[in-house]
Amino acid sequence: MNAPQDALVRGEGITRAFHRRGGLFSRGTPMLALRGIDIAVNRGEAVGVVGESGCGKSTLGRVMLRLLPLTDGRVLFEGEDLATLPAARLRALRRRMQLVFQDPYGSLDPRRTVGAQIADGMVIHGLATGTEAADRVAALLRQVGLDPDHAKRLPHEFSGGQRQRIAVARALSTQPDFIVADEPVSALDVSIQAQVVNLLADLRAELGLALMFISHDLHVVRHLCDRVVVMYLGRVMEEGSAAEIFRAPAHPYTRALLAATPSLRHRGAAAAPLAGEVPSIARPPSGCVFRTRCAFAQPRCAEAVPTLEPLPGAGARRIACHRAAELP
Ligand SMILES: Nc1ncnc2c1ncn2[C@@H]1O[C@H](COP(=O)(O)OP(=O)(O)OP(=O)(O)O)[C@@H](O)[C@H]1O
Repeated sequence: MNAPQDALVRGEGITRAFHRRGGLFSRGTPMLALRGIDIAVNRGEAVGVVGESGCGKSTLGRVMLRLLPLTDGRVLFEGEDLATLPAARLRALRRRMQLVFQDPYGSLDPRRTVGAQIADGMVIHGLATGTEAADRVAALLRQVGLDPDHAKRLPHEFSGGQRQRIAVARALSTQPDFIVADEPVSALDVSIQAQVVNLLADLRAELGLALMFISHDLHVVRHLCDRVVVMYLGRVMEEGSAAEIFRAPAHPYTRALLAATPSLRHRGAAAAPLAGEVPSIARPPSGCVFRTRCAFAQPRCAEAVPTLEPLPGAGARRIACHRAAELP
């Protein structure tokens, strides 16, 4: 991992609680969707965040953009703590970080032209108005592979893949350095997914964007990302370069995730496919949260939470497993 000062965005000890509904006078029981996550995204780097549904990927993405406040920990953008910044400074940084959602139709206003919506960010951040904004909208549409004349159309006049391109153009309109893409292709037809993934890959290379790419799809993550963070029940289980993780997954959970994808099944590492349900995030197992589904669990795994430590002899790889040094 790069030195701390190199990270464009860094999360330290990120913890986020949600309160399940209680009675009239009670806030309910807090449920920790994220528990002490450390994560860094370097300039121009694509970091894939993977894990089963409900492990906290979307919450992490929103927290990194300060669209959701933290319960504990901090998020630094170029070293500045987003929680303690004066409002004007936070507004200035907002321009530099954007979110692309899973469902572009839900995030676009059906009654306004796509051109007007792409121009919104430029106007809000004082980057361009009038004809200058219109020219820039046309350039952005071209950049995402759409006809610039289509700026006058409404969202429903486009296909799902085109709408996601519009959402990408809108995200790019403020010239961000950091984009969180939350399952950006999972709502699209399989035949269209690759086109949008390739567009993101091209734009990232062209613009030097840092990308946090949240996805269930390990193939896409392998194709697009430099580094991978594997999450389970609000914690990071493994982190390392995409090439290394897909070549030799280390954590039993990562092995099981890859084993569940036939074309990524790794013959070298022992892996048992994932059995049973993910435990409730409101009542996670003691010690290692993965132990109840882990083929390598021992009684001591119930006792203490394993910390994310460098994997001996594996460069920048880190895993959170009491048995890291003795796994087959
Ligand atoms: N606004 C909220 N209020 C209460 N609980 C929430 C809220 N948002 C998320 N959660 C809970 O936090 C946990 C993590 O959710 P999150 O959406 O971050 O997971 P995810 O890994 O992105 O899942 P998916 O892949 O299904 O989108 C889940 O148990 C979810 O129910």
